[in-house]
Amino acid sequence: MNTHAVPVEKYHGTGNDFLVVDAAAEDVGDRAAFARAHCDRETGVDGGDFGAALPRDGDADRDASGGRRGADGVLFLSVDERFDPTRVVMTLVQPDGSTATMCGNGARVVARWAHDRTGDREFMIDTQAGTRRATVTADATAAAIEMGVPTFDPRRVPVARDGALADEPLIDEAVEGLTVTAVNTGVPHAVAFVDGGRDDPDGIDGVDLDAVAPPVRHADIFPEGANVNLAAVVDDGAGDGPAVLDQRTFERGVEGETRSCGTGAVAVVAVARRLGLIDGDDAVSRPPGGELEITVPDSGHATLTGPVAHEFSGTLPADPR
Ligand SMILES: N[C@H](CCC[C@H](N)C(=O)O)C(=O)O
Repeated sequence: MNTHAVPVEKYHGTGNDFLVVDAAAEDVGDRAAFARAHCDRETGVDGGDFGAALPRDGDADRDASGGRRGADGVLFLSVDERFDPTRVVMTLVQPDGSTATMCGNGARVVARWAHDRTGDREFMIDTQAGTRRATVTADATAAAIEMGVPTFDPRRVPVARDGALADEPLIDEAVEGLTVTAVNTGVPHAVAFVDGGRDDPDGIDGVDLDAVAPPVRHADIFPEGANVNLAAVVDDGAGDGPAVLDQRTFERGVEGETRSCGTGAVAVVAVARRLGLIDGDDAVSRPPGGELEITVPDSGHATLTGPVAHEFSGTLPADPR
């Protein structure tokens, strides 16, 4: 049995929280088992064990400031400073043991982790969805990442349907009780717009996401599954300033709602643009864990910008059994 202790760092981006392991220095063996055990929200890693200042119940910023037991995934990272900009190879193993091809908030955390090690502020991050450029602000409290070009191409989301519809994107159609649009922003997303933002009791927070999302997440039309987003237009961006959208995401791999999802934020804005619900390339998305700035231009790659924070450093057993 592998009993050695693995150094870990915990970070979060708008409440989407990750353990980080230096994969060049550490071999945890069974990555899926490591992620399943330490990410568990009831029995997983507790920052209090490592002296982290945990927010108390009732703190206004409890969710945004992290401090929860467990995590939304483990980032296994290898940094290579021989390249300019410095390269980081990123693999995200999720709480169910699966590997995600891309993660927007995770990639922002990667940039901050690599900055904390190297002092650099610009990186190339190798993900399974492609290589993405990332930057960290001078005070290191925020990070931005290129997110590739969102695609509605049914073969690339992927969306599976037969005959005449096989080449048609899935736009604003009923799937298992929600009206969704399917887009890939590094991973597959289904986006459903609802009336009323977070300040409306009958709006987005009035929906039982844990009940309505799983049938869509597992629908046959999504052969690889999908992350399921609810969104509400709070400001359509027609006046001064960017559009503002409230967002909630049920994530594949977490199999539950997260405090924030970066690929989901880009998906929400890409779909809002496609459906003509907002004006302009720039938008602000407001998941429960904070605020993200998103750009989805008519052509070229999207960008995602927002806060990142370090929670604690510790060690965890490589083999949690
Ligand atoms: N939270 C991540 C998304 C992880 C994607 C994953 N849940 C999947 O598609 O399996 C983000 O910020 O983009």
